[in-house]
Amino acid sequence: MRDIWNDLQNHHSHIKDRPIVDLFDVDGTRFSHFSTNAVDMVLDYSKTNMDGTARGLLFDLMRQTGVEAKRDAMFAGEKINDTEGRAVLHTALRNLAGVPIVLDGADVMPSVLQTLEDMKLFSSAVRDGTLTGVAGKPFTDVVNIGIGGSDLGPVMATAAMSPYHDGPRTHFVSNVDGADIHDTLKGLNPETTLLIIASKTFTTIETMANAQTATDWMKSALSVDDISDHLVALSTAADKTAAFGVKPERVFGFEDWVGGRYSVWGPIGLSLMLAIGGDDFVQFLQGAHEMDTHFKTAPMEQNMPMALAMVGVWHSNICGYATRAVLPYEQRLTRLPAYLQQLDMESNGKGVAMNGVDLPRDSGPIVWGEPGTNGQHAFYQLIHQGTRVIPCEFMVAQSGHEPDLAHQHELLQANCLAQSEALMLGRSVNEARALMAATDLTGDELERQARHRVFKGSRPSTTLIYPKLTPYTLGAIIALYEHRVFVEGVIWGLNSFDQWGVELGKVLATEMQGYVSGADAPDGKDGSTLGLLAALKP
Ligand SMILES: O=P(O)(O)OC[C@H]1O[C@H](O)[C@H](O)[C@@H](O)[C@@H]1O
Repeated sequence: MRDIWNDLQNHHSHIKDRPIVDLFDVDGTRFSHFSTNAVDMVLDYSKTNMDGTARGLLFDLMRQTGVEAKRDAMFAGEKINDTEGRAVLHTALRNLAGVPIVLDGADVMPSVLQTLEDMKLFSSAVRDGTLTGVAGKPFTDVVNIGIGGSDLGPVMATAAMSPYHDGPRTHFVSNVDGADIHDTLKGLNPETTLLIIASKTFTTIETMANAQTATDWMKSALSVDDISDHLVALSTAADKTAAFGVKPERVFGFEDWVGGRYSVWGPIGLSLMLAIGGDDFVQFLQGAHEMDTHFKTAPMEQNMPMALAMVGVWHSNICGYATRAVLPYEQRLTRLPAYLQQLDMESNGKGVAMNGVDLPRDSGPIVWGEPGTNGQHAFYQLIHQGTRVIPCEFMVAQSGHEPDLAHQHELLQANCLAQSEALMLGRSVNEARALMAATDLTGDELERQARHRVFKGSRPSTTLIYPKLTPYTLGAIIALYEHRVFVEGVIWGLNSFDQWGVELGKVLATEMQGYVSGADAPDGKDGSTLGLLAALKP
């Protein structure tokens, strides 16, 4: 079989020293060739050193690794998560037209759409005050208790959608650190608080501990034993939710073919729906569905998730950049980097191929970031002048939600574009010398000072421009990243849909709890852990 990886490396060795900006001289229409449109958005990847040959090889790589066939298998409900024997059908949750998706001989869509209707009815009744707590008062506050995929999706999306909030206030508790639940409940009135226990498995220790604390608080504050009017569960485990005291009609279920980090589109998104209402939530699903349709039907050359994946693989494996920064110029996307960390790093942070053999090359990169412009005043120094190259993924809206502050939105946009331009252009030593020449400095001191003001440039970035951060656009952005992660996983030949790497720590934590509580650790425990156990004793 042709070794396309090798071809890519060879090609890269020839072009790696060519400044990115020179590519625009060679091809005056580079922007139109190295950008793509989908769902009213534009993704520009012309500010990378990928050229036509590199991209052609990356297309070949996607063909050779079967990206399109795998994509079709995912949408069709094949059990592509083969270490857990599961289908991967989060896309069914936004298949609003109900086009049948058959899994094990049955169409999954009727139950998906019924659950969506149940969620809408329930959230309307909470929002309009028809449903009340034990004291007969409407709910003013909702606390979502969950962690990982049962927290990050709703917390990210709820923050992103604040202009659309017209329901109860939403709060999120995730950390097992008692400070989290304590500080959240402290300001709440139990009579008007709804507790949502969000856990796919309903066994996650953090969530169960926080749920117990919250229900104890409510029972004691309301002086009742039955607080089921204040409880909702979002889970695949109906037996466990019943044992916890949640009424069956207050359980919004989903199936094991929705991975935790892909679950915001279904019941796990209930807190978002309570905040913004059923119609806006449906818009969120609709935007994602449009991106699904684009991903399924657009040719490779115009396919936005595939373009983003190609850039990712090029930077990670061929250029050797170990991390990528996600930099939304949108304050309301403040939790997007954390959300993408789980989506990307839990999906593609794997070392073994589907067939159980060690991967021959690096897989998922380290993902991190922070909204602009805040990051500019913190870590951009390293991105501009540090010794490591960090590909940046900028994003910014055409317009904001505050028409009277349009001038600030323009400042935001200007900063976003200025950063990617500065990263690409840099500042040469001659330009730096010219800057210094305008001061009183001369000779060696001028030279020394000039050196500190040099930007090597040719630092790569992509920029995503979207119309406005509406529910529809947010859905499209998240689906774009989901599919990007999927394509990269296929190229690397790994299973993006399991997460065995989180298990060992969980097992050891259960055992460690006994030692922290005072039981003697067995002989043979490592010296560091023994030392730390001793140090924990006040
Ligand atoms: O929803 P839950 O079953 O409580 O799981 C919550 C989270 O914990 C697990 O450890 C996984 O790493 C995540 O993928 C998951 O989203």
